[in-house]
Amino acid sequence: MPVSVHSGRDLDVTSDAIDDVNVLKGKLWDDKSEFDENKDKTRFRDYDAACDRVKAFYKEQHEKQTVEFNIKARVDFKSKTRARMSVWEAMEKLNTLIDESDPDTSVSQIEHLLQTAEAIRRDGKPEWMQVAGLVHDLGKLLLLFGSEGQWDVVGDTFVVGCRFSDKIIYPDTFTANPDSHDSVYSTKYGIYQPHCGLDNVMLSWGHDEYLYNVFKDQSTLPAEALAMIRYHSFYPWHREGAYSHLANEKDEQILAAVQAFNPYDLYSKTDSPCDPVKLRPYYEGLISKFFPPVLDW
Ligand SMILES: O[C@H]1[C@H](O)[C@@H](O)[C@H](O)[C@@H](O)[C@H]1O
Ligand SMILES: [Fe+2]
Ligand SMILES: [Fe+2]
Repeated sequence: MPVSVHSGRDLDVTSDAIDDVNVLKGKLWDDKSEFDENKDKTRFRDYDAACDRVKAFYKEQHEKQTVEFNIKARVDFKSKTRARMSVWEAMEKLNTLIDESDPDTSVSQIEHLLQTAEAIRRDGKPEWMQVAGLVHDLGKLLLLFGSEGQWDVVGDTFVVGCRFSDKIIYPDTFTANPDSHDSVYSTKYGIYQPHCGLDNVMLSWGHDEYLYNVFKDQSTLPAEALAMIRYHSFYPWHREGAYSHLANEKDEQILAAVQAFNPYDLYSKTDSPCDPVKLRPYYEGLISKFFPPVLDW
C-alpha cells in the first residue's frame, strides 16, 4: 500500500475518512513518541532525525524543481479551472491526504487546518488571521488536480532561477538538479536583479504559490493574510534569513506577518484533536466574510 493517500473520494469528514486516516497513522508512524503532545519546541522540524519517507521526498523534490518545470506549472495553472466549490468543501476534500514531507504530524489535513485556526483564535487574533490559518494548506488540493506527485505540492519552498541557498534543508540534494549546473541559474543572482522583491522571483511551485494565486482575486483577505499563505513554507527566508539580496523593503514588512503566523502552523500540530462538526458553524461564518460562496480552484 502506498504511503500517501490522495484519492478523490468524497467522504464525510466524520466517518470513514477518519478511520482511514487512523489506519494510515498506524502504518506510517511506528514511533508514536514523535507525536507526543508535550513535544518540546526544539524537536519540531528535526530533519536530521526525520524518517526515510521525508528524506526521500526532499531528494526527489530538490532534483525536479527546475526553472523549466516552474514555468510549465505556472502556464498550466493559468490555462484552466480545476474545480468550482466552496472553501469548506475544499477542506473536506483534503481529508485523507497525509503529507509525506512533514516530520511532525500524522493527522489529516482538515485536522491540521482546524488546529492552526483554533490556536490563532485562542490567542485572540483577528478574524482574518484565523481564516488564514483555516485555509493556508488548501493548496494541497493540487494533489487531486493532476500534480506530478507530492514533490510539486508540499514541502518547504525556495527560489528557483538563482543559486540554491544552503539554508534550504538537505542542501546537498540539489547537485542532482540540472539548474545547479546551469551557467546562469547557478549564480548568486541568476535571472534576478539585486533587491528585486519576492514578488518578482519564482518560488518553487507548490501549495503556497497555487493557493495565493487562487485567493488573490477571489477573497477580501488583507495583504498580510495573503503573504502568510504565499510564504508560510518559505523557511529559508522567514526562519533562516536567506535571500536578503533579493528581498526589498516591502518584504521586510510582510516578513513580520509570516513570522507571526509560523508558530501556529508548526506548534499546533500536537494540540488535541478538533471536532469538525462542532467547529463548522463558527468557521463557515468567518469564511462567508472573506470568500464568495463558490470559488474557481
Ligand atoms: O512538510 C511541511 C508541509 O508540507 C507544510 O504544509 C509546509 O508548509 C511546510 O513548509 C513543510 O515543511
Ligand atoms: Fe503548508
Ligand atoms: Fe500547515
